[in-house]
Amino acid sequence: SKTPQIPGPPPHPFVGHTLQVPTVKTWKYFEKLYHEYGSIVKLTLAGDDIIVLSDPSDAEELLGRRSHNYSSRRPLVYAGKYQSKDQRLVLLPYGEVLKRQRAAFHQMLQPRVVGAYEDMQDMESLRLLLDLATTPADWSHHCGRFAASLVFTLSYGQRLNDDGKDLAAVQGILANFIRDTYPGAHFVDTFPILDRLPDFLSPWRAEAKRKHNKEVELYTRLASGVKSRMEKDLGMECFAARLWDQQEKMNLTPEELSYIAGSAFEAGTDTTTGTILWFFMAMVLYPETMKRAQEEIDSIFCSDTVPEFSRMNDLPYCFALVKEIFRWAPAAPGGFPHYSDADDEYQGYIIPKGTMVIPCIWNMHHNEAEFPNSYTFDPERFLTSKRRNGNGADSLTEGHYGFGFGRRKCPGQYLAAKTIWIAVVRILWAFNIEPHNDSSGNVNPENCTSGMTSKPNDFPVNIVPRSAAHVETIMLGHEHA
Ligand code: HEM
Repeated sequence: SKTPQIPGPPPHPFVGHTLQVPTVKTWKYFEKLYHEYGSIVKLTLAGDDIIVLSDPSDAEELLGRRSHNYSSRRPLVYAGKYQSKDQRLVLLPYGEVLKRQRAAFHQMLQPRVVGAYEDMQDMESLRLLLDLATTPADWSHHCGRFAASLVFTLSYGQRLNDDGKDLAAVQGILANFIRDTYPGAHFVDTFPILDRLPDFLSPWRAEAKRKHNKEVELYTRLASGVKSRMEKDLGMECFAARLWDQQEKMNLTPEELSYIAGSAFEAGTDTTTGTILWFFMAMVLYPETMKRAQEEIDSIFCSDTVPEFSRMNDLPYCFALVKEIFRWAPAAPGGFPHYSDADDEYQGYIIPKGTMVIPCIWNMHHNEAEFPNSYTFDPERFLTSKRRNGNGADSLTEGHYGFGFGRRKCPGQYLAAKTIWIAVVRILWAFNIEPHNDSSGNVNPENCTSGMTSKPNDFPVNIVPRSAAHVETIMLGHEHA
């Protein structure tokens, strides 16, 4: 009998779905497909077979239980082979190098050790409060700086310089990287055979290598800086320091080591920033929710005590609110594509080797059966016993799918969840986030950037201190930090 075909829109005979799939906000197109064709949909895009999964149980089966086969990434000639010299974790195919790098990440970022970063989170979030109190109009810049500085400190054990040079340099790399990995960004990734052409016919190759050299220069400078500081400060604690300690055991070249530390920065900055910006939008749109969270915070912390991690479990509504941010506005809504290494069969469908499998987080978070009124921001949904998933910091990452699946699941998830928690609770403790006269048209979840990650486009808000006493506590806290 004939093998059933995976449902999907009819392809064009020559170009498949290439012309149908929008390159902006692709997740909204996936949402349409989900309603039309169901939770497993197939597309052919620029020669690639793509399967979009919208039901978490399919993603858990394929990317989780069958992770030995679905943990690779589609090879990218430009961004993978030349720009990253196959050393960049996010793009690595499944294999020894990936396992080594994931192990390094795991050592640094597993739940048992993320407690060690609470001091950094404490200090950086205080600085965020100070910045918001001092120049509230620049709020989105402050949120970006907070996220960047935190991951930077984690990686290199020192805060970002105030001159903004390192920040600008890494943000430049990040912007390139996001552009260069986007499907269709480089012709050679649609037609890898072009890689056989000699250099004089392939100016893109020299360009990618130039980018690589620039990245290596920055990342090795930062990582070597840590090495020299370690000689003076034996107890120095940061990602790069741990990697230097383990360099021989883990068999890492200095260049690879530098890339690993750099990867944390690349993967952690934009996603964390986006999540915080979405939080601001949610607060403007749902003032009642904000008030309820503030009442809860006020019942534990008065104006002279800055909220602390130690009381996380005493703030169940805030806990649910953080989970709801991850659900309502996932920072990577389209989901990161995984890639299969062998032919497989699932529910009677053939999934050939070399298929891109995309867990569409957006669709999973808008499944009305699991999340009724899914477009409404409502922390209440995480307060029912079924969805609560415990209340330790690690369970902030449960009950939603914002951190991906299987062996490629976000290794920074525990750190990220605590970062968002402390930022959210402290901001709500100190400020009211109110609509701005000019903001009405802009405060709309549809008004966002598009790419692997998504953030709201800039919109004005009023950030108003809740009392002079709160501001004084922030100032005092900052002086002592
Ligand atoms: C709110 C913040 C964050 C969100 C929403 C987020 C989400 C994600 C998602 C959806 C993936 C793809 C998972 C998959 O392929 O199935 C991912 C991968 C990754 N994340 Fe995060 N992330 C966040 C913060 C961080 C932080 C702070 C770090 C590091 C300190 C980090 C490091 C990484 C790395 C290295 C990968 C690639 C893993 C791999 O390819 O094996 N992330 N993240």
